[in-house]
Amino acid sequence: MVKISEIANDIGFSNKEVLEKAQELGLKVKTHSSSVSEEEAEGIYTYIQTGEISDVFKKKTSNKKETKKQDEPVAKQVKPKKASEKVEKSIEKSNKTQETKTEEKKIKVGDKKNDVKVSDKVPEKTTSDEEIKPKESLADVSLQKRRGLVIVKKKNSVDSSSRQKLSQKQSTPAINIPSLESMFSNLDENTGKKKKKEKKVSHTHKKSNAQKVDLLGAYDFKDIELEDENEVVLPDLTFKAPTPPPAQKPREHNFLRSTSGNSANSFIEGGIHRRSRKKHKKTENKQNNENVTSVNIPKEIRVYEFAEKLNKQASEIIGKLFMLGVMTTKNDFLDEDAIEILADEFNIEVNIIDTQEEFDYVKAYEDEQDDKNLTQRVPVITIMGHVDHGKTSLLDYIRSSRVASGEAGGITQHVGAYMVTKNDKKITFIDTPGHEAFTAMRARGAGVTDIVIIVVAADDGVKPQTKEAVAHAKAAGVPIIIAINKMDKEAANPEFVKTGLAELDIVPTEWGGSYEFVPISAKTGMGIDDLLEIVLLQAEILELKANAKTNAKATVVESSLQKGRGPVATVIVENGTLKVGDTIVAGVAYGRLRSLLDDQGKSLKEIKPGECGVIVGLSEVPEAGETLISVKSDKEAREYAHKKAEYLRQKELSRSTKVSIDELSAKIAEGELKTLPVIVKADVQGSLEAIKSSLEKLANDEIKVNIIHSGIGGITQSDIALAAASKNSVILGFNIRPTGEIKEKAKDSGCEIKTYNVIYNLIDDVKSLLGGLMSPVIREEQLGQAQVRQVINVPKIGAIAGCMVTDGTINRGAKIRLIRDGVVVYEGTVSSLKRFKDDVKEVAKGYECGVGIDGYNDIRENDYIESFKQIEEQASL
Ligand SMILES: Nc1nc2c(ncn2[C@@H]2O[C@H](COP(=O)(O)OP(=O)(O)OP(=O)(O)O)[C@@H](O)[C@H]2O)c(=O)[nH]1
Repeated sequence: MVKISEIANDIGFSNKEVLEKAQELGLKVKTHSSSVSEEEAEGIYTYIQTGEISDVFKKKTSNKKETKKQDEPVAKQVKPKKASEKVEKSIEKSNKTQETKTEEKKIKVGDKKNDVKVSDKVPEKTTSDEEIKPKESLADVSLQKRRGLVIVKKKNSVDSSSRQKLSQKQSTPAINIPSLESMFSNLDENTGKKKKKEKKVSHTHKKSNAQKVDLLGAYDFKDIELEDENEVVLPDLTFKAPTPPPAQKPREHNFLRSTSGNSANSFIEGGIHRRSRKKHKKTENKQNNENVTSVNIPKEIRVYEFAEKLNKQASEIIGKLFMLGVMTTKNDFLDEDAIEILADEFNIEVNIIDTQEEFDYVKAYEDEQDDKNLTQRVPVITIMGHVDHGKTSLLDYIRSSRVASGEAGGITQHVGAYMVTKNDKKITFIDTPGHEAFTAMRARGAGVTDIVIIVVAADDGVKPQTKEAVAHAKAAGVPIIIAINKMDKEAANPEFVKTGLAELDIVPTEWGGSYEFVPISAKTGMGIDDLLEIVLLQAEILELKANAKTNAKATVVESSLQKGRGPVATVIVENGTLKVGDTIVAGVAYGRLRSLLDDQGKSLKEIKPGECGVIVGLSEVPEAGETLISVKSDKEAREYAHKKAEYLRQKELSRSTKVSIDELSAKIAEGELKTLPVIVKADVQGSLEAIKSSLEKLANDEIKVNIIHSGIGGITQSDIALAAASKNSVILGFNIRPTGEIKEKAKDSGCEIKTYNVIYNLIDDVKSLLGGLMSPVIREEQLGQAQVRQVINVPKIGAIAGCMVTDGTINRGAKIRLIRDGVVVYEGTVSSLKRFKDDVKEVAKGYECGVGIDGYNDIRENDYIESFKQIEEQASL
């Protein structure tokens, strides 16, 4: 069964749209989670894409009538009475299925029988009950494991007599089944596997008659015969689901689809489907013992690297992929689906390794830890709040009061986190106020904060960012303490703050809620001690524990490159103790902890869980949010860091092989590209054809659009894979929208999707994109004209034309044409432009001026000087 939502997802339509279409087809589906049979799903798919109501639905109402009307022997549904009666009875017995359904099943039984006979035009009388019985069981056996039949267009139509012969021949079960079987076994490279599967299937069949009927019903070969007489139906040896083959789709298209790994498509699409790795292994072991190869392949692998692993030529891989409709170069990355398909093709067991695991030192660290030696740790606090409500002031006050208390006199610098001591207990504050930083850290998986203090100005109340802060803290599941700040102000109204927050479900304890509200003043310091005490109390309640006796795991909260020190990072220890001399790794950075400092630059020997410090000694600047661990050896640290760096490099490379539309335009403009590969997807055939022909027309001698793939329906994973594999391509969608998942995938693979709902706009966009392919057009803009009234010959300078500007302006340095009696006698530039004795840049209409022309002296009275400028423009089609 297939859910409406799955169909929607698959074809890129909304659930609602598909639901409506399904209802239009008479299906009793109510919500997007309602299910339909695979056959019905196929029908819905066809209906949405082409507007054609498939026979599945037609049958429901008019099947009987139609078949009776048909005088010709074409596509007769042979309905062996006994069999259908049997089915009817079984269905009636088992449940109260609606009449239409029963009818459908009857038909299916009939159809199936026909199918077994190579689904050709079989006169009704040729089928007898005796023939049906053995066929039914044997055919099940062979057809269930395979999709059944595919349609191949024939050049010459099969004449009816030969067809009849064929059908008669096939109608004899003794001959028919073995021949089909032998066809399968001859053509199927994985016979062993298939046969094994067959056995299973036949076994289940024997168990339940009802099930048998159902499965048979899935083959509706009547449709096939009605479609086109020029079609031959052949067994499709590759498809596993009992789905009727879509007659419209060429086989190649299916190959393409198959690379997508879009399993949701399996009920719609025919063609090759990748076999699971499990099954594959079986085949290998059984059949190809000598050639059994097993390779470990990283997720990110290029065609040539893959070829190397398989001990094959890259061209062989490219060729195979080409056969599957995927264009690649040897430097392109293979996606997982392609790898699996290739593995199948070459009969090689491939284990795709997640290389990320290799450098997942955090996981390795976690695996080593146990619950022993857990002791209380220092709480880590983040301060959030609306702008200007006093976050920085509060942090400053806490910090300066500590400095003032005489702890140390060093220069306090911003390092991203610091510790204060209250009642002999330490508290770590993350010194990057604001929820953006908090959430950004969280997004990187760094949930270092234990408690959030939300500062609300008593004179301002709850503001948008207060609400955001509450939402972020709640989303992180972190306890919140409210600091009502600016209590020293006259306008302070703490009750107003409480009301505002109560509306956000942050109810103060005094009102029976569970949130501590502490009135403070970051200016005078009022209430800040209370606030810190409440923080410690809250921390106690939280029972923050860690094992200080193990190697350290910490989070980088800030990092930079400092002169004389190299990469430095502020870290907060989560577990273990970080000591000077430790070997550490943080992402791509690694090294030995040379020195550990506090925020005042004072040296520390070690920092314990919850505490923070500035570390020096890393090879590179780690990213904020990165997890740091101390490891046993330099080698281990280096290996982790190098593997991660390599992984990131590969990722980067993989991305850099793809281009965004902007880069594409740039490349086009630079003349790197002379064709634009596009994938076109449209809602209906008509639009698709119109777009395709318009795009084809855009081509000229210089440039062309290369439609590498086109189809009806939403953008699928396979389209993305294809676009990703085809350098510099773009996916054009008409009246379709990519789903979130597809968008995500496109983003990941660096593919550009452009969708339109006006064909003209689509064509226009492509036109402008292609415009860059052509040489730029130089346009001329007239600036002005002047009439030569007098020519003065200045020694050493040459002829100067005394002119009257008659139109526009004459500009120094601008291009000019000298026109005499309507004929251009010279083209050059204005070398000098004067009004009286002054050099000027521009002379406007109605004024007199002296014009010198660069390198030209033969100026005569009554000549005209026309000044113009040239503008280079991108050519458009
Ligand atoms: N009277 C009074 N003014 C305060 C108090 N706390 C902060 N201010 C003032 O309020 C203004 C904003 O304070 P900040 O600490 O910069 O506020 P913030 O929330 O950090 O602001 P952003 O960093 O811009 O988000 C400053 O002019 C402070 O002097 C307080 O308790 N009383």
